[in-house]
Amino acid sequence: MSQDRNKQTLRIGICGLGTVGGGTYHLLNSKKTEITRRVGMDLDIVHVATRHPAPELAKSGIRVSTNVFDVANDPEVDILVELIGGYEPALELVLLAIANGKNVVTANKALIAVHGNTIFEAARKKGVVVSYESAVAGGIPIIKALREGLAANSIQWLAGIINGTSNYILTEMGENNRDFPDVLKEAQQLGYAEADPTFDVEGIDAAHKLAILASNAFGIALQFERVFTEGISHITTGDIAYAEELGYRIKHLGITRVTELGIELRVHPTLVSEQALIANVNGVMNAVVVKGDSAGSTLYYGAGAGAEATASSVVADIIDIARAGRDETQGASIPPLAFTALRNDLKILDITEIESEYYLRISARDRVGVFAKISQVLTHYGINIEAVIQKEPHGSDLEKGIVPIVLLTSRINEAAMDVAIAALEALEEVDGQIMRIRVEQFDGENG
Ligand SMILES: NC(=O)C1=CN([C@@H]2O[C@H](COP(=O)(O)OP(=O)(O)OC[C@H]3O[C@@H](n4cnc5c(N)ncnc54)[C@H](O)[C@@H]3O)[C@@H](O)[C@H]2O)C=CC1
Ligand SMILES: N[C@@H](CC=O)C(=O)O
Ligand code: NA
Repeated sequence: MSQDRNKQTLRIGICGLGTVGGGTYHLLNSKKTEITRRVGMDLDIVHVATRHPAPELAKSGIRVSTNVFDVANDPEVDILVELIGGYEPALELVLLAIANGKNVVTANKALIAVHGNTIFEAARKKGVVVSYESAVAGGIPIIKALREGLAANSIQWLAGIINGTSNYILTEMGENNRDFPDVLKEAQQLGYAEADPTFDVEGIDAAHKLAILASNAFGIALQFERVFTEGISHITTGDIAYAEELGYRIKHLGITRVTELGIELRVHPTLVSEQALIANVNGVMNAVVVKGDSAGSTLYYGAGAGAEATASSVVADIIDIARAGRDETQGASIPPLAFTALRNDLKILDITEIESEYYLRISARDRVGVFAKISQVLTHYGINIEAVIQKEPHGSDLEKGIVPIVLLTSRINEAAMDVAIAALEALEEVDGQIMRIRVEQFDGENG
């Protein structure tokens, strides 16, 4: 570990002073006395890099750079806190900090999910720590829960709302009937969204986080490229209302599960029974349910984005490193993953290999016998209809003679559902594409 064990100060360099960087800077300063009392040493910000330094910074006595690499090359920095986001120059910056013997704390899930295997290997060789609690579910200590609290468990299933922006949008669409673009703009103003908000609404951010969670839960390498990824941009207020009528909420979930065939790794909008705790997690809040073989199901809930909540996790990582540095028995041994030896015997399943119940919304021509025809096709493929809503046509559908038919199906393999949907779409009575949303059960077996 780079810090001097006899030294009473841990010297911090922060790269990026945006939402999370600004929150971290503020938290370290406002809680300075309390943190020193807890850790037994001073955590001092000695260097910050920001593109547009505020005039007050120059007066603070802290070194200020516009080039982030100055922080990585500063011999007086013990921990580099990477809060600039994105892949480059963040990757080069983090690898340089490691090469220079510095510990690293980052909130950058994109970086960890895509380049984490390389980063952790470099850190292991150099004997430094790379921590990323803030990267997943903002203020919820979920990495710590998997790595420490549940260390004795074999994890069987994990499912969660892990993108605050999507949850905020779905909540506002459902509760206040607001338009998607309008709510997205607000989420951006509140500092919840990624620099490129398509990462939030197309599920990419959640996929980054799920890859990290699965790696910590099952001891597998980071495999972001294997995550089945679907966002919320195609969900309509109509779907939210139909789901509600059926006793469900639509949540954007990350789900990973060990089955006899391999590991499911998927993010997508999901119907969740309104009775489930997670169905009632609204706004920017996140929640993750983890099922372990010993502990059973445990639920973690809290703010998934925003300056203060995220800074709470960034500072917690800094404190962990400070404490480890003081403790001769631990040194730099905080492992980046919950497992020190990774498993490579578990294959990631293709989405066609999963099984689920489904919500289907079909635009059907308003004719006698159309429902019978649809149910005939589903029966042919071994699919039962568990619930149905059939509405009168309205608006432009009325002119076109189209009625929405909404179904909940029995459990079926996704490949079989693909074939059944193709057969339904080929019917002359069905207009356009069928909307499919998977259903996840949170009772009984899954918690
Ligand atoms: N905003 C949130 O609620 C959360 C964000 N994160 C992650 O935290 C990281 C930072 O996100 P935010 O603070 O929201 O973004 P932001 O856009 O508010 O802040 C990033 C800051 O870094 C600066 N920056 C970028 N590249 C730079 C460079 N090459 N040199 C100097 N400065 C540079 C930008 O000018 C900006 O001020 C991202 O990886 C994000 O995914 C993680 C959890 C929650
Ligand atoms: N954009 C992310 C920020 C936190 O990780 C989100 O909305 O969850
Ligand atoms: Na976290």
